[in-house]
Amino acid sequence: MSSESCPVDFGIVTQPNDIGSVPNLIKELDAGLSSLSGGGNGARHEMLIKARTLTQALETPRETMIKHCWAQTGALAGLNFGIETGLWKLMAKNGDKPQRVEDLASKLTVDAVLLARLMRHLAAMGYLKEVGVNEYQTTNFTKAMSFPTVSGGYFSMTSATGASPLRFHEYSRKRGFKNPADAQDTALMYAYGTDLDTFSWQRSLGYGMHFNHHMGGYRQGRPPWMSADVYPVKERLFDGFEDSPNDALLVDIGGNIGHDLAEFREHHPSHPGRLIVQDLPVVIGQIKDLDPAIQRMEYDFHTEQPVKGARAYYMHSILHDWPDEVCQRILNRIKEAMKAGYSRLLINENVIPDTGVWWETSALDMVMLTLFSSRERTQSDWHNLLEDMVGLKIVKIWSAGNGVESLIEVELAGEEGSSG
Ligand SMILES: C[S@@+](CC[C@H](N)C(=O)[O-])C[C@H]1O[C@@H](n2cnc3c(N)ncnc32)[C@H](O)[C@@H]1O
Repeated sequence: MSSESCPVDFGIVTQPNDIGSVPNLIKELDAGLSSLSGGGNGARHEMLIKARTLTQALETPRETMIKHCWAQTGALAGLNFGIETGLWKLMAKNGDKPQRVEDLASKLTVDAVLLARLMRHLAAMGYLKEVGVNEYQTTNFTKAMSFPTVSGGYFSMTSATGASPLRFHEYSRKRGFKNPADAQDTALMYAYGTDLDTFSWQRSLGYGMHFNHHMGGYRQGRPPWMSADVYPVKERLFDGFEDSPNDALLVDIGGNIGHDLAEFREHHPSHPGRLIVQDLPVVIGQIKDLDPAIQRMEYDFHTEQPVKGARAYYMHSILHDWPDEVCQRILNRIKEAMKAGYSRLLINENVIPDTGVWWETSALDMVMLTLFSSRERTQSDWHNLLEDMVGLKIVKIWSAGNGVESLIEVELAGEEGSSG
């Protein structure tokens, strides 16, 4: 490229991004060490961001580019191969001792040359420890890959849908670089030449169950909304609960294989009323180990809600999958079933802050953008959708901290009822 067409000196490509900031960052990391033991996730996250800034300061633009274009995709090939062949389970079972590629390959009946190449790159990327020639030890990360709740996202999200973000620029160019909002015309549909939505597409490739596991796994270790320091469940749901023939306490709409209600029962084992998980028949049919006290119900949320007058209807990561017009239709079905002055709607979703968004939240917004033509919403987006478009009322947004889904408590508006 000629110097006229490029506004900066090419020399920056091979120089560290910000070498001058390195000494201070190291000092700050050192000073932060003392807060790590008692500071919880907040202190650890601060350290993580500083460590990332340090890595970026030391890295040259050329190295960052190679990392994105070669290294990370190559690591995904190796990680997926390990899931497919059972490598991570086998290594976890073998324990912390050094493990020879040849022995692993023979146990898994895979080509040892192939396995050696993949493991060598994973070690070069820090996911395995190299302890000798073709000999490796696991890390906590690769051990964790033996759990389906950790590995499930690799096939269902990355393999099944990865072309959507990677070809988003083409899709967007062909649509005039406008913010997409049509659930029938997504970047996933463009990238794969399909008219299936994301969930149907994942299932068509055989990754439906992997996605269910991913849904159960991604939230692990984050404060759930039903814990006392986020939402006062007793005061807001149990007090005033009406024992009636239809004594539904909580209806989880699009509740997948029931993990949220199972977690609710763990937190509140002596709750009153029924817990009901609703999802499409194909997903309800995949439920295996759910507490029998949780009722399973096949239901399409575009149709009339069969459970009327429940104490609470609940949706977790549902509305972010859909553009406003589709959400409006889903919400209207719930509104029709709510009992004035009694029923609440609880929406467990991100509320994007004006500044300082946590990277996991903006990452999920990219998933919504490139797989669904939908989005994570800001506070004003939520007011617009729930109040202006559907005529409900937001009672309160209960925050679980930056980067974690909030609980948006909603009731019927105005004269239709106030469930205070
Ligand atoms: C992003 S997942 C969220 C699952 C669950 N609420 C959670 O947070 O783990 C979206 C869920 O919506 C379900 N879903 C999609 N379309 C649906 C429909 N028309 N009726 C009911 N559920 C649907 C999917 O099967 C999937 O389980």
